[in-house]
Amino acid sequence: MRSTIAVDGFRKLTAMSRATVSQFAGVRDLVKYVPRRALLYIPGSNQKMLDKVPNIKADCVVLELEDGVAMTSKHLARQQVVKSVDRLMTNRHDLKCFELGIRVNSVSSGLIEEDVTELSKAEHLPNAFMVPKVDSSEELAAVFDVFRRHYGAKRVMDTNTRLVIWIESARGMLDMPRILASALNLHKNSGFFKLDAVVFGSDDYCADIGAQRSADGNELVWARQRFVACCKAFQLQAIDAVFIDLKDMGGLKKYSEEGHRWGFTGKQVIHPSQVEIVQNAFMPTAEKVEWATELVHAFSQHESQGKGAFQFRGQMIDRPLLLQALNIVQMVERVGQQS
Ligand SMILES: CC(C)(COP(=O)(O)OP(=O)(O)OC[C@H]1O[C@@H](n2cnc3c(N)ncnc32)[C@H](O)[C@@H]1OP(=O)(O)O)[C@@H](O)C(=O)NCCC(=O)NCCSC(=O)C[C@](C)(O)C(=O)O
Ligand SMILES: [Mg+2]
Repeated sequence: MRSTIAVDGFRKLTAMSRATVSQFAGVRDLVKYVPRRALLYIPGSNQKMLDKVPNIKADCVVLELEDGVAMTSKHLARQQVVKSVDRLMTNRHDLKCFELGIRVNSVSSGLIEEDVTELSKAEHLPNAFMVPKVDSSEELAAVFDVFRRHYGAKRVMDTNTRLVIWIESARGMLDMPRILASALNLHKNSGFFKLDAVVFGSDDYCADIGAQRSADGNELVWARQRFVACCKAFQLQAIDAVFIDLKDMGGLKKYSEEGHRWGFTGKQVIHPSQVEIVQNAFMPTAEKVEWATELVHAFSQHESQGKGAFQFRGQMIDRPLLLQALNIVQMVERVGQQS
């Protein structure tokens, strides 16, 4: 069974990881880790919900323009999101989340042009732009084109703003390696927003393949496992499906813990009541944090002696494992700063 981190143990580990990582400043720069255990949608058409954002402790807050907003409210939502992003990013150090993103409409919807036209009127960029229903690598070129035309090349190619995309169809699922490679290459070659995480749009995926949703979720097993493998092959975060039964907290916990065991980095949530359960499920265990902290420390010592690969607790350790350990250490450190 998963052991949770007791509060005192967690504080000790946080302090330990901070000391270890700060000793190791060169490696720290390799990874700028954004925790995304819980990614909460806020419909852009709902001003009352938008006003709650500064106090929301979800790791990632998504200002939603796509399917959480009715077709008749798209215009209102765009205008409210423009005002919100400027207000929130002006006071970004007061935000309780680690990332403020905006999910635009998909290329195939034909609405992305109007979204980006309106959003580019904001003075600030969000921490991340989020693009749903990416079905092919060609769509990424269209995304780049629309952002470059409306924001101007400098604003979209010289920024720390990240890219998060959704895979939500059979075609997107089969083409994932090509889509992810294209997105990463787009950043490398042009400086466009760097892809950092990929989200599984399971509701649209089920609709696309004609699957019926069931209580045990068997119809999604293959897709969720393929999805994780593709993301991790490109060292990207993998965000699991939405759990739509708002009253079933036991089910939410079960699916969140399963997602964590399967390699997902976090999960989408639609209601504030889901945030804490999901965040707890995606915290690394105390044993894992201790392993990661010790590994980073050992790597630091070996590297100062000129050794790249070495043995640690009977395992061969090299750079990929170091990056994995650093993600864990930085996640614990950042979450510790937030609480
Ligand atoms: C389900 C709904 C309508 C129930 O909303 P409600 O107002 O009926 O709920 P409530 O329980 O009565 O609300 C209690 C309090 O929480 C607030 N609240 C409630 N929800 C939120 C929220 N998200 N963010 C911030 N605050 C929220 C709400 O305003 C209220 O505040 P109050 O006590 O002060 O009056 C509401 O929770 C909601 O709109 N959630 C987001 C829905 C959404 O954006 N869906 C689209 C994303 S999922 C998706 O697209 C699929 C995917 C990935 O693409 C694919 O699988 O294919
Ligand atoms: Mg969807």
